[in-house]
Amino acid sequence: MAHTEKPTALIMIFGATGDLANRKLFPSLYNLFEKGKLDRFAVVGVARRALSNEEFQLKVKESVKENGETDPKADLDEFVSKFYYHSHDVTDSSSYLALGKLSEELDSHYGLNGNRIFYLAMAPEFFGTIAEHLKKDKLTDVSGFKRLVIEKPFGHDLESAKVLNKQIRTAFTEDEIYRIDHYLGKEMVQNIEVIRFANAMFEPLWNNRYISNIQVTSSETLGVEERGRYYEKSGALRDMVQNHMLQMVSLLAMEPPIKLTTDEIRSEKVRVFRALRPIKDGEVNEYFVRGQYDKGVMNEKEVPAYRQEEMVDPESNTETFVAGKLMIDNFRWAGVPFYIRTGKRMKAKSTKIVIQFKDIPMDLYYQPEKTVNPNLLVIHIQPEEGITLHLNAKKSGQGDATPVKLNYANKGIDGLNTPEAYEKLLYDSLRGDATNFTHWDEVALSWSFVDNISKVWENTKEPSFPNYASGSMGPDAADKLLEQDGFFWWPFNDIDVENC
Ligand SMILES: NC(=O)C1=CN([C@@H]2O[C@H](COP(=O)(O)OP(=O)(O)OC[C@H]3O[C@@H](n4cnc5c(N)ncnc54)[C@H](OP(=O)(O)O)[C@@H]3O)[C@@H](O)[C@H]2O)C=CC1
Ligand SMILES: O=C1O[C@H](COP(=O)(O)O)[C@@H](O)[C@H](O)[C@H]1O
Repeated sequence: MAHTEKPTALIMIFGATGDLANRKLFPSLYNLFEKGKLDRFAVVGVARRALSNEEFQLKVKESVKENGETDPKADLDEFVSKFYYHSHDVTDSSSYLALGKLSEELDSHYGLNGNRIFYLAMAPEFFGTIAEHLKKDKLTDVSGFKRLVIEKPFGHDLESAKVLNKQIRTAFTEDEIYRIDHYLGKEMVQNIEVIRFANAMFEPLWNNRYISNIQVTSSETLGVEERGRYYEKSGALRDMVQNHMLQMVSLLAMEPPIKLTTDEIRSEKVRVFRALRPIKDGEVNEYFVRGQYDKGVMNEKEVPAYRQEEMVDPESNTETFVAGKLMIDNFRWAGVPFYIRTGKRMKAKSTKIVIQFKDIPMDLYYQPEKTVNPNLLVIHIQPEEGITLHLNAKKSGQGDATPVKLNYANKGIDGLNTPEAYEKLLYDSLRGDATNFTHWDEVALSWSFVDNISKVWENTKEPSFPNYASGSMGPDAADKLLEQDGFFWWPFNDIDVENC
C-alpha cells in the first residue's frame, strides 16, 4: 500500500489534558509540523475539565516548550492556532453530537478530506465506550479514512482483551486499528530487522547452529512513581513482558518476510508467537522468576520499598521484576533460550539485547586461566543507541587472542521514551502505515502466553517478597535461571558501547 507522505487529517485526542498528551503527543505533533511533514490538519482535544480554545492552545504551547526536543520556532503560534478544545465526558452520550458537529466544521474549514484519527490517550476502561459512541453518533461516518490509535494496556488478560477488541471492532476494522507499543517506535528496535536482513554476515548465523542464547534486558531505575493503583493490578509481567519484551523477541526470532509490507512482517511475527513454548502450571518456577523491590540507596538517596509506595498494599504480591526463559519451538530456534529480564528500581536505565554466539569448535589459543570470549552482538536500544560486535583479535605486540569491540553509535537522542518514538508512530498512523503497531493476533497470542504465568503467580503468594534491593540487578534467582543452563547475564559494564 502506498503511504501518503504529507497527510491531511482531523486529529481527535481523547484525554487531551492528561500526562501522555502533554509530554509526548503535542511535542511530537509539533515536530512533525515543524519538519513540514503534515499537510492540512486540525486537532480537537477532548477531556472533562472546562477550558476555552485559547486556554487549551496555551497549554499546548507550554507542553511543546517544556517537553519538545526542538527549540520552538516562530511557527509555534501558527501550530497552536489549529488546536480546538471540546469539554466532554466520554461516558455522556449526549455530548458526542456536538463533537461530531465541531469535527464537520473543522473538516470543511481546513479542507481535511473527511480524514479522521481518533487517538485514545485515556484510561483503558473508556476505550470500548468511546469506540461504540463514535459509531453510534456517526463520527466514524466519514468520506475519507478513519483510524483508531489506542494506547496500552490492551486488556488485562486474554478475556478482557477479547471483550475490548470486540467493542472497538464494532466501529473500526482491524486495518483501521493502530495499537501502540511505543517500543516499536524506538529507533534501534526498528533497526533489528535492518541489522538482520540487510547483512549477509548475520543472517546465515542467525539460528540454533551458531547462536547459543539471546538476552533481552530492559531495566529501569524509576520505581512505580504515582502509578501504584494501576501497577498493583498489572505488575511487570503485564506492564512490560506481554507487550514490549515479547515484541522485541518476535523481531529477533522472526523469519525474513518475503516483502517489507505490514502484512508480511506481522504474519512472520505472529508465527513466532505461535511457536512460543507455553508454560504449564507446574513449570512456571522453572522458566520464570519474579521479584519485588525493597528499599535501597540510589544516587546516594534512600528510596522506599515497593510496599511503601503510594496506593500499594503493604503486603503486596505484585512483581516489579520478571526474568524468564522463552523457548521458540521451530526449526530455527529449537534449543536456543531467549532470556528476558525487566524491572523497576534496578541499577541502570538501559535496554539492551545480547546475541551470544556459540564457542568455536576448538580453542587454538588456549592458555590456562584465560578463556577466549564468545562473540557477542550487542544491540543498544537505550539510552545509547548503536551496536557493538565483540570479537577476538591479536593486539599489537601480543601473540594471544584478546577481546576487541567494533562499535557503531547511532546518532543518539538524549532522553528516554522521548517524543521521538511517538513522533514516528503518530506519523505512521497519519500515513496509514500500521507495520509498527500490534495486530490483534499478536496481542491475543502474547496474552495467552502471559496468562498462564500470571494465573499461577496471582494464586501463590511469594514469601520472599521483597527480594531485591533497589539499585541492584534483581533477585539472585534471576542469575540462577541462566546458571542452570551454563550461562550468565552479560554485565552491562562489559558490554557497554564506547564513545556513544
Ligand atoms: N503517561 C504516559 O507516559 C503513558 C501513558 N500510557 C497510556 O495512555 C493513557 C493515558 O495516560 P495518561 O495521559 O498518563 O493519563 P492521565 O490520567 O494523565 O490523563 C487522563 C486523561 O483523561 C481525561 N479523562 C478522564 N476521565 C474522563 C472522562 N470520563 N471523559 C473525558 N475525559 C476524561 C482526563 O482529563 P479530565 O480529568 O479533564 O477529564 C485526562 O485528560 C493510558 O491508557 C495509559 O496507560 C501509555 C504509555 C505511557
Ligand atoms: O509501557 C511502559 O514503559 C515504560 C518504560 O518505557 P521506556 O521507553 O522508558 O523504556 C515503563 O516505565 C512503564 O511502566 C510501562 O507502562
